[in-house]
Amino acid sequence: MLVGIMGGTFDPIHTGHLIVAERARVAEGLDEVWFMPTYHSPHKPDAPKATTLQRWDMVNRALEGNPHFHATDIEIKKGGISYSIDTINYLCNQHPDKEFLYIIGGDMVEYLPKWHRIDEIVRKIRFIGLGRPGYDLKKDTLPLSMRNHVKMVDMPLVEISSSAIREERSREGSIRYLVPERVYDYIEVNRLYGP
Ligand SMILES: Nc1ncnc2c1ncn2[C@@H]1O[C@H](COP(=O)(O)OP(=O)(O)OP(=O)(O)O)[C@@H](O)[C@H]1O
Ligand SMILES: O=C(O)c1ccc[n+]([C@@H]2O[C@H](COP(=O)([O-])O)[C@@H](O)[C@H]2O)c1
Repeated sequence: MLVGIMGGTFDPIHTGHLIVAERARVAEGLDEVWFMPTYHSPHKPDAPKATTLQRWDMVNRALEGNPHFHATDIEIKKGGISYSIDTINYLCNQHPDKEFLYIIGGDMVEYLPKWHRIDEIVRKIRFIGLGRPGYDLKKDTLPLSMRNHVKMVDMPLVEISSSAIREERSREGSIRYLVPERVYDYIEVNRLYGP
């Protein structure tokens, strides 16, 4: 069984995450995609704005009704800094019957050489990369050390980010349709990311 891992801070999860995961699923014939919120992402100095439980709730709401998409709380339960090498070791040990592919956007493809113990990671897992505005990486523009480890999937770029959503909310702008309807309602009811 082929499983895509869509790791992220998801503060909040947005439509861009879902489009990227769906494109990767179809392009690589993945049986499932597991959305995995970090507890604390290694490269982000600040803690997320929403609580861990709120990010987890929003992810579950966003995935409702899609039989291919699932949420996993591995990194949330572990706590601390969510180094991917620890998670990948755990996943491979727990599920020897499955092959995992890590789905990442262009910003993370560019940052990949800096991941903790990346040499070890690329011996264990392959990556699926998707372009992102500002980071539309083609095979020959990938960091040299990563070229054989990242399969780039072509798709129209999606101009949505969690930080832009948080900023829009802080200006009392509308984020409707940038996040799934159920996530939008959750953000409204819980007054997240407000001024
Ligand atoms: N619009 C997008 N296009 C392609 N990849 C994306 C997009 N948005 C997020 N990703 C990817 O999804 C994963 C999780 O991203 P994350 O949860 O940090 O969201 P983000 O929008 O990048 O957040 P922030 O703006 O706060 O940095 C990363 O691999 C990131 O590259
Ligand atoms: O392990 C690392 O060093 C590492 C560094 C940066 C990002 N990651 C992972 O990449 C995924 C996307 O990260 P982020 O910060 O964009 O949400 C998430 O699963 C992180 O744990 C992992």
